[in-house]
This record gives sequence, C-alpha cells and structure tokens, in this order.
Amino acid sequence: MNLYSQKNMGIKGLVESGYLNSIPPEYVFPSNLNDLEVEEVPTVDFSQLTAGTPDERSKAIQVIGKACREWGFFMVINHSMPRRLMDEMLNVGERFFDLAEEEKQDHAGKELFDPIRCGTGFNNGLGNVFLWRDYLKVHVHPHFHAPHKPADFRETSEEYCKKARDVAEELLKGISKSLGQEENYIHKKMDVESGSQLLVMNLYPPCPRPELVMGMPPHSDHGILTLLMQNDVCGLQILHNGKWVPVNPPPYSFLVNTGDHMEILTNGRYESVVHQVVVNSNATRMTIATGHGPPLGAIISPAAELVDSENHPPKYQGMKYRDYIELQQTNQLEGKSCLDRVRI
Ligand SMILES: O=C(O)CCC(=O)C(=O)O
Ligand SMILES: [Fe+2]
Repeated sequence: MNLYSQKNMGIKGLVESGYLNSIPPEYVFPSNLNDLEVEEVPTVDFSQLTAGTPDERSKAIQVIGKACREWGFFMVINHSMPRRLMDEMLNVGERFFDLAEEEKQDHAGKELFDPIRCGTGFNNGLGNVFLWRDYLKVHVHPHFHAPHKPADFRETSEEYCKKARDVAEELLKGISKSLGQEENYIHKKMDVESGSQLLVMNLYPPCPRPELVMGMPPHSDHGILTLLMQNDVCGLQILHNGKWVPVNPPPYSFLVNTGDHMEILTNGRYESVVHQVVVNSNATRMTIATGHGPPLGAIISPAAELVDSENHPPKYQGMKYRDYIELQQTNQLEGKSCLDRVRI
C-alpha cells in the first residue's frame, strides 16, 4: 500500500484493513515520554460559579484565576451541558467515522477555511511524520455547518455547540472577573458574540506499538478557550513545569484550556499551554473539542487595561486571527512556535 492510499483511508481505515503488520515508518514519532509526572489538574465547580452564594462564586473565580495562572488547564464539573447530549454527540461522532470512505470523502482534503473538513492527521503534508489520528473539523459559528451524514448529525451538533458556547461564555465571565475586570470584559474585547467556534472530532484508533507513534504532537491551541470531552479512554498530556502530566478527567466533565489568543489579550498573564495526545494498544479514543475564538477578521492585541508601559509593556503584536490560524496550520505544529512569531 502506498502513502497516497494510506492518506485517503485514514488511520482508522488502515488499522481495520488488516494490512498493518508493523508500524509504517512515516508514523514513527520521536519519543518524548521520559518525563511523566502524576499531578492533579485543578477542578472548577461550574454550578458554584454560576449559581452559588456570593462566597462560593468568589471562591470559584479564585480557583479559575489560579488555574489559568499556574496551569492554563482546568477540569469543569457540574456544568450545564446535559449528559444525554454528551453521549449523543460521542455516538453521532462514532457513526460519522464509521461511514464508508467514499461518504467521508465528500468532505475530505479541502481548503483550510472550508466549513467542513475531515481527514487524517498527517502533519499538514509538511513534516514527514503522520499522526495516529483521524479528524473532522466543522465551523459552527457565526454560521452553523454540519455534514449531511449521519442524518442526525446536524440536530445533535447544533444543540451541543450552542450549549458549549453557553458554558464557554460563563467561564469567560469567571476569567474576566479573575483578571479584576467586569464579567463581560473578554466577551467585549474579543467580540465573542460574532466570534468563531470550531467543532473538532478526533479519533485515535488503537495502535499495536503506541510508544512509536503520536496522536497529536505538542502544540498550543490558537483561540481563546477550548472545551474538550472524551469517551472513557485517556491520552491527553499537559506540559506543566517541564514535565508531561497525563490527564484523567472524571466522566462527563469538560477539560478546558486557554489558547494563544487568551495569552495575547492578557499580555501573557494567562498563557496558553502545550499539550499532546498519546495513543494506546487496546481501545479507540474519541474526543470532541469546541474551540472558541474571536471573529476570523479580528486583530487581537494585548488589552490596554492589562498593559502598563513600565512594568508590563505589550509583549505581542496583533495579527488577524484568520492569518494566525493559517500560519499555525500550514507550518509544522511545534509547541508554541506560532505564538513566537507575534512576540515582540
Ligand atoms: O484529543 C485530545 O485529547 C486533544 C485534542 C487537541 O488538543 C486539539 O484538538 O487541539
Ligand atoms: Fe489542542
């Protein structure tokens, strides 16, 4: 089988084809798994943030602020997304990846900003290493899109994405407060109302030699905030104080992280954090992320309120969000190398 047909088939197709006697060399990824550290990622109780007593609310805001300063990642429990909907979303995602290759090809291999794009996670064709991951990416805000198959994808994902926005907006209020600003501060600065929202479904099939491959290489997310849920299979690792920390989120929680545009807006107070995905030999992992960002045409610079020319001069220059995404996605993903391009 040649590389071309592997790319067309996706990693799921390759794994299920029965051709996989050994790991094709294009998938072998240099290992960085020597420094694993077990640590507890902070947890935010969403119900205390949104419906708690004033005391509970201010404690929740403190937890968020500390998590953003020290981790850039936190788990969210007791949130407003119905469990039923999380199950339905995983189920419809699974059925999307189960579609015949020809049906998925309707959405495959198109341009970066096409509303619906699916494919297999080779490193944008630039690097030589392929990733052990198939994906579907759908632009769901300000204009909603959905693949036409499975038939219930549209209805389920529309409800899910809307409710994910609600959760993200409440968290952004808490984050704004934790910065000492009024609750709609980030909302206004980033024009979240007409902001972009991207739905990403990731499928990581089992791999006979998981230590040789990578689900997703170390990277930071380009937007403001990412909300991630997974089936019951773990694999995400966060780079924290120089060590990789594996994350075990409780069932039905969200794993939330701040992206590069949060770092830019807050002038580095809340940094985006590098994370990666490893795979395993016995179970398929599926994750569903919604990435929340400013409008594609917006240029975000460090906020005047968070800059002071003496102690905190601006650290980043503004770049149109669309150009930033393009820069990140058309270069080989490597840690925070994209953010370095706008660093002053
Ligand atoms: O699948 C995961 O656990 C993380 C995915 C991710 O980092 C991303 O989609 O940016
Ligand atoms: Fe990510």
